[in-house]
Amino acid sequence: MKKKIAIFSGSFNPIHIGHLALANYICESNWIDELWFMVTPHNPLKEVRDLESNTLRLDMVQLAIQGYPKFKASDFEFALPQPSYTINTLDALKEKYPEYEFYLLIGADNWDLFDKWKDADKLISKYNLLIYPRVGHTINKENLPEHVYYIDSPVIEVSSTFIRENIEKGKDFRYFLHPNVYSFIKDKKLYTNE
Ligand SMILES: Nc1ncnc2c1ncn2[C@@H]1O[C@H](COP(=O)(O)OP(=O)(O)OP(=O)(O)O)[C@@H](O)[C@H]1O
Ligand SMILES: O=C(O)c1ccc[n+]([C@@H]2O[C@H](COP(=O)([O-])O)[C@@H](O)[C@H]2O)c1
Repeated sequence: MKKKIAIFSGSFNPIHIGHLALANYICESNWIDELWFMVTPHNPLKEVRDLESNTLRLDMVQLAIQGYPKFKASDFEFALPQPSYTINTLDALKEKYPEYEFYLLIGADNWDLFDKWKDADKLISKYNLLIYPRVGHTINKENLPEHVYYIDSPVIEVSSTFIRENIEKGKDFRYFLHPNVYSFIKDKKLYTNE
């Protein structure tokens, strides 16, 4: 049996407890063996304004995942063309790691927009998708296409934008972040105007 890897891609600017708790839940379900946080240089549907460098965002993911062997941090998209289309990433991963089976992990928010993704049909036909709930987005669980599965995970509705905005205002938002990530942000004075 091939090892099953969930790909969780995002800007992670910064990675927060919402991402981590969800990823932890997925790893402790019976769906997959490992989860790779895929740090995206340039999300095709987002502006790169306010985005910390690829390396800093990867550093924060690495700091957050220390000590939990089912998590990996990946810089795989850094070397791929930009913007970072997920179909290109999965095709390149499949070619490089034929011994693994990849599951793309996306939230119900992204599932609602999925027809706007590049080669959405191809993504569904070639890869497995795991969809998890997000507040304000209902999933029609009975009518999901083949290879698309729903995981009823708990939802911690915070966002990187909300955390960045509050750090910029001088708020102490340590409990929204892994302690290592919080210390890193403080040391490097990230997301402030200083
Ligand atoms: N609280 C959360 N719980 C679970 N998944 C989340 C949460 N917040 C974001 N995600 C998902 O994690 C992936 C990576 O997210 P991303 O780095 O864009 O975080 P974000 O918090 O949405 O960031 P931003 O506020 O900067 O847009 C995306 O697929 C996104 O839908
Ligand atoms: O491939 C696409 O067309 C595509 C469109 C939108 C988003 N994505 C990827 O999905 C990931 C999460 O996106 P988001 O907008 O929820 O942060 C991010 O890594 C993006 O590169 C990919």
